[in-house]
Amino acid sequence: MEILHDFDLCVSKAQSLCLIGPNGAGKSTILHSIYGFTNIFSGQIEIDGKEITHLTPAEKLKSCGIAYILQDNSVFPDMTVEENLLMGGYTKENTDESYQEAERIFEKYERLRNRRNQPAKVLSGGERRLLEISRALVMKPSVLLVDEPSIGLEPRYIDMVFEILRDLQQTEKKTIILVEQNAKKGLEFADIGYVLVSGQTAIAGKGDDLLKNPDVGRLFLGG
Ligand SMILES: Nc1ncnc2c1ncn2[C@@H]1O[C@H](COP(=O)(O)OP(=O)(O)OP(=O)(O)O)[C@@H](O)[C@H]1O
Repeated sequence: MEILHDFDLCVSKAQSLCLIGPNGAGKSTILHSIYGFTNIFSGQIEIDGKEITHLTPAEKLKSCGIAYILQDNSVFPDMTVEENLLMGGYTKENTDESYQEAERIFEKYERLRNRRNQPAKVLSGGERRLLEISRALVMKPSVLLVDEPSIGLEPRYIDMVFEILRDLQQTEKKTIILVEQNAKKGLEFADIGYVLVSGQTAIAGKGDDLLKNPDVGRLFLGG
């Protein structure tokens, strides 16, 4: 089944791009296609000028640094926070590197450090999301594909998660492509916004400009 048509997306290093649109528009399919979860019948994906269209997710993570952060609750509740974090590096041959990266992450995020030896089920919703993002960081990716980071979170945690993503973009120079139902938060965060309707780009532009666009406002921002 063809879901995306004539779709074109371009993002520079350390930029952020947010995909918004109605349910079923194909937003998650774009992330799945980039990561390699979905068959691509035509077209191609390139990173740094290198064609990677048909690489597997593991190959994309290893050779191009593309990581995918799953939508919603994906922590292992009975494993400790540290064990969850180290799971991010399970494909790495050199486990020392995973331990080093995990230490760096614990150094950076006090919220995880304080819970290091506790089962992940004790974490708040926001802390779980932080753990999911951090687990992807263990492989030192350069591109983060983030599927609905705000889903199921209280407003205060939504702000926290976007601040974490902002820091990863600005401080660690990660490129971030996200799908977000909370169009306002997503467009406030992103440098570039794409409105997807029925598998095609309906509107694309700077995140700020889309926030001011009356059509986007009427359809997705409740005003
Ligand atoms: N593996 C698949 N096989 C068949 N159809 C699929 C598959 N994955 C997604 N679809 C269909 O493709 C369309 C787009 O799905 P997708 O999940 O990308 O939309 P979305 O914009 O992310 O929606 P939502 O906001 O509801 O998550 C939907 O009609 C969905 O049913």
